Amino acid sequence: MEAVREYWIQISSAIASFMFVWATLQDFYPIQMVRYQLERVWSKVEAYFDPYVHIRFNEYIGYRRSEAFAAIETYLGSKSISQAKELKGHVVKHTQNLVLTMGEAEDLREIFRGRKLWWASRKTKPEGQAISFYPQSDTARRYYKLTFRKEDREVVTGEYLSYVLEQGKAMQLRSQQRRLYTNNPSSQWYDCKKNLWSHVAFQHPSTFDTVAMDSAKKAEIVKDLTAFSEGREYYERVGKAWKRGYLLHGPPGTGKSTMIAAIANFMKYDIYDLELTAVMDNMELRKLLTETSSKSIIVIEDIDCSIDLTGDRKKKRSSSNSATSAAGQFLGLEKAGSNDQNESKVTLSGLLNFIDGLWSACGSERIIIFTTNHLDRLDPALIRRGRMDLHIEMSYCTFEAFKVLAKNYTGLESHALFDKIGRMLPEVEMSPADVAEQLMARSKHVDADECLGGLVRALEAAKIMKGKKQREERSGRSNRPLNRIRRILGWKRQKSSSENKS
Ligand SMILES: Nc1ncnc2c1ncn2[C@@H]1O[C@H](COP(=O)(O)OP(=O)(O)OP(=O)(O)O)[C@@H](O)[C@H]1O
Ligand SMILES: [Mg+2]
Repeated sequence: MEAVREYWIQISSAIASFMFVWATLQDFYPIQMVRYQLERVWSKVEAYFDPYVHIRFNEYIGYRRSEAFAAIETYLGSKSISQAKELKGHVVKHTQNLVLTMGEAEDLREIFRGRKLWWASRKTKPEGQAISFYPQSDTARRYYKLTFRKEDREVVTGEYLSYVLEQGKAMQLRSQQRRLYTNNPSSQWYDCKKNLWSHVAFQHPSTFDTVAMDSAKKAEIVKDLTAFSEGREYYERVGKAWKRGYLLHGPPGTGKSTMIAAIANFMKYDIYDLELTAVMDNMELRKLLTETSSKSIIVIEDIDCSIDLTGDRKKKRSSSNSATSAAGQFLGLEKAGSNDQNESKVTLSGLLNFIDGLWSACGSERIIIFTTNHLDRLDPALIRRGRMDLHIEMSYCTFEAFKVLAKNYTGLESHALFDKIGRMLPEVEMSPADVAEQLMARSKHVDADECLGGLVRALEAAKIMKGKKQREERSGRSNRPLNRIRRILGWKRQKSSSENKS
């Protein structure tokens, strides 16, 4: 009995000592810390024996949605169409594009260079009630977890992840509404960088199928663009910035701007229409450049009118020409540089640095396009190969180009008048814009025969005018404006319609 009593006394004193030590420990070392330390030790033990590595990509970093998460979401969406049981779909703003993403609690297996990888889509709910700053109504936070074997660490972190991000971003761009940007005058660059460019939705319908030009030339451009878009590794290997310059030259109305739209639609790139006369100096030019995104086309139209190639500014443009760029007009922007005070001081060397200097290498996958009506006015340094890699001549309308226009505007692939038009086109210099003008039926009562007849008459008038002009030139008389063709054309039309009536 005595022994039992002794035993209980010892136990009680042991418990009391433990409680005392425990209470003292808690004063210095709170229970959460103990638990945390234990968990740390446990996860280390677990990690030691676990043959897998896990990477977690949270949807939000602070209050910002993670770009990496968005790119992975798009990438996995495309992959999970064949594997996942549950997908989520939404339509991209301003487009008809349906985007599918992996549902929550879905898993996906992928093989990359023979290595197995596992993706998991999960959601965590924070404990307790919290006020949400996030767009989702509940405070759930989504994340993707990538699991792979330890021995594949290098391949996954080195190659696979950049591949996923790149693919995801490219897919995002493809499904997104593309944009047409124009630069704001620097007087409007208040508070933050965001005001450097303004944009509208880019919805030009031009494609390589609708651009009228020789098919061999067209095929060459398409090939060049395709090689460029697939050329990431090539550019890295040869140590060049991933960019390409195109110079589009040719008379007015031959389709230079139309070609830019077709290139943008083919590449699925945004367009930055740079109005150089609104750029005050080289520093501003550099800022604008650094604010452009990858996968974009930077356009400077009528480059010969925008910058003085001798280093001084010159005002070649008439007052009508000093209006803002097309996109600028659309956005209602005023053009700086229209008076002396605001005159731009961008120099040729600044522009050259913009095209292929050190600054041009910030960002990647960019196409720079210059257009001009006067190739001979440009400084050879500006357009030498390497800066402007491909020189594309947009010419007066050929028969092949006419056939494309005829198909676009009238739906015809052959007609009795085609041969005649084919014979007449090389005899005159008529731009595709003028041909298109003749082929465009302005009302449903005008049929294809009438349009083609009108074109034949226009060609005849142009031929007469050409002959007359040549005779005038030979006899040393001054040039008459070419728009007399249009006057004669109008007179001919009136005459033929009054003849028809009578
Ligand atoms: N090659 C072409 N293919 C298809 N359409 C064309 C072509 N050229 C001209 N057009 C038609 O003519 C219109 C004017 O063409 P565009 O603005 O592309 O000419 P441009 O060469 O840029 O002229 P400018 O030198 O005056 O800027 C276009 O809206 C288009 O409908
Ligand atoms: Mg143009």
